Amino acid sequence: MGVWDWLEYPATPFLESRQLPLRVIIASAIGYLLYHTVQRQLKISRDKAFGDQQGCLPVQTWIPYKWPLALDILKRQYDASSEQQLLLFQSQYFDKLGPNMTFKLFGNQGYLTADPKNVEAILSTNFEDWELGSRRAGLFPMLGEGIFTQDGRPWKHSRELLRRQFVRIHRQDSEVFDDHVKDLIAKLNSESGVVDLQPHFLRFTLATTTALIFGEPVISVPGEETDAFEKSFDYASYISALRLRLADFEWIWKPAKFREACTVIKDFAMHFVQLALKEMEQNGEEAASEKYAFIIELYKEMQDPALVRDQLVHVLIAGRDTTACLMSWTFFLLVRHPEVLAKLRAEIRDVTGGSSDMSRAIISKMKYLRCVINEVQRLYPQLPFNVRVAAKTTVLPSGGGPHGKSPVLIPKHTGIGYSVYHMHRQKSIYGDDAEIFRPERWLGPELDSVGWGFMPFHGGPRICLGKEFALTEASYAIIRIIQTFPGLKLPADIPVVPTGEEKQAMTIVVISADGCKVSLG
Ligand code: HEM
Repeated sequence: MGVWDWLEYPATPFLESRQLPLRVIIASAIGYLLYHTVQRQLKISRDKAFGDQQGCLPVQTWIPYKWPLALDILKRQYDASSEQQLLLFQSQYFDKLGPNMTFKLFGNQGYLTADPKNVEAILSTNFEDWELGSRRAGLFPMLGEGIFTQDGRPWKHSRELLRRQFVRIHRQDSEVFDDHVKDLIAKLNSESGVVDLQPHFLRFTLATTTALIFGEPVISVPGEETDAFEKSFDYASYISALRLRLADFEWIWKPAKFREACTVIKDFAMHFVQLALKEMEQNGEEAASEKYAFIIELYKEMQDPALVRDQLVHVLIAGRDTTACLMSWTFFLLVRHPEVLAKLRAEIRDVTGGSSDMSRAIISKMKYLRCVINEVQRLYPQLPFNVRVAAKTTVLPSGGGPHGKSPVLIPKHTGIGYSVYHMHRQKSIYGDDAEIFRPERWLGPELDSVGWGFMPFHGGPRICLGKEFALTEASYAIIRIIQTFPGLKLPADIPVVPTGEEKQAMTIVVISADGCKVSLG
């Protein structure tokens, strides 16, 4: 009997044949497999021809592994994460293998890069070739539809809507932060002994960001609902960060408590959307916009309260922890480098003459402050690691071949993790003292051509929309804290370890796991 004979039309009448359905199923399955194998081979050949044309060579630096399916890589990452030293652990790969490396996990090839040329291609030059991948599914339960979970046309629409809001906000000066900074200083003044600044900064940025989007700072409306919102927001952000790390396996981790927290957040944000819409209905658009401009402007375009609510939560997650984290690392480093703190204090005194009046113009005169903030963002970029997935077959300009300098072919659907944290600590960009906190490196021409080697707010079409807002907010608070507490210093019994070796908590941002403990003097 020939191989295909069993597929012949049965001699028995159709309805009497019991084997026919099974034969049809097997034949269809084989046909399907054959079709896809051929398609796959054709795609591989097309990709190869495209790669050859571009001079692509494979990446030769492989992350070493011992266990089948490279599961030990996951285990080691998990252990480092439990020890709160994930980024330090990853540093050994970058130190040994250079800025580009590859690995195979569950049979899929992925890449890691800290190479400015490649990150520029992903975020800017070849922006259209890349998308967010599993980020959308990971963040969707908490954030819903909005700028952080969208690609393509929906993202462009959200970006344009929010961009207009930030242009409007930028016209206002630093007075939008006056009350919040006063509150922060009053709270710190009421503390004594060793103070952990980190929770204070998180409450401060919660106030500033909610004032921006909801029309009032949520912490000015104390009560059970506000407490529940704050706790739910922290918890849901934490679980969302874990889900992001699970990538395509995000569905494994969606506990009931997380789903409840997401509902609390949505209900809370919706409360403000409804307040704004009610105000508009009763008193007109102009009156409502005095307090609820952010909501009204979004509603005018979107005409859907649930979509407006989701965009608000997106901006909240973007703006709250990131800026608190920047402020926290700033004081973490300043108290460990009293000479830098003294120099900054002198600049603040010279520019302000001791006055607490603040404006963007005053802040912009403080060149050394800007160097300090750059240096903090270099050593602890608040979003240290990110991922993109190839939306079509594309090329990375660097990392292939024996010298790691040739272009690399990246087939459609391949995931790339890019580490801003490790890029910012590269000796080839920042010199032998790359691990050292030295704000002066930003003063002269030393880093004039750093380009994509420094990107705390990323770059290209998806560059952070809140950059100016965050820098003004953080600068204002930093200046006022330094002015108010002349005896600010590191408490005597706190150990000092080299930068990067301290314990770090990784949520969506990287934050000091032991907080930012200082003595206010
Ligand atoms: C130090 C503080 C901040 C840092 C380091 C930071 C950093 C970033 C980075 C790296 C991205 C790009 C993410 C990606 O493409 O995957 C981003 C996007 C974004 N940021 Fe920020 N951010 C900060 C503060 C803020 C603040 C205060 C706001 C708003 C109040 C904000 C609003 C946004 C928005 C809306 C996006 C999405 C842009 C888009 O996808 O088109 N950020 N931010």
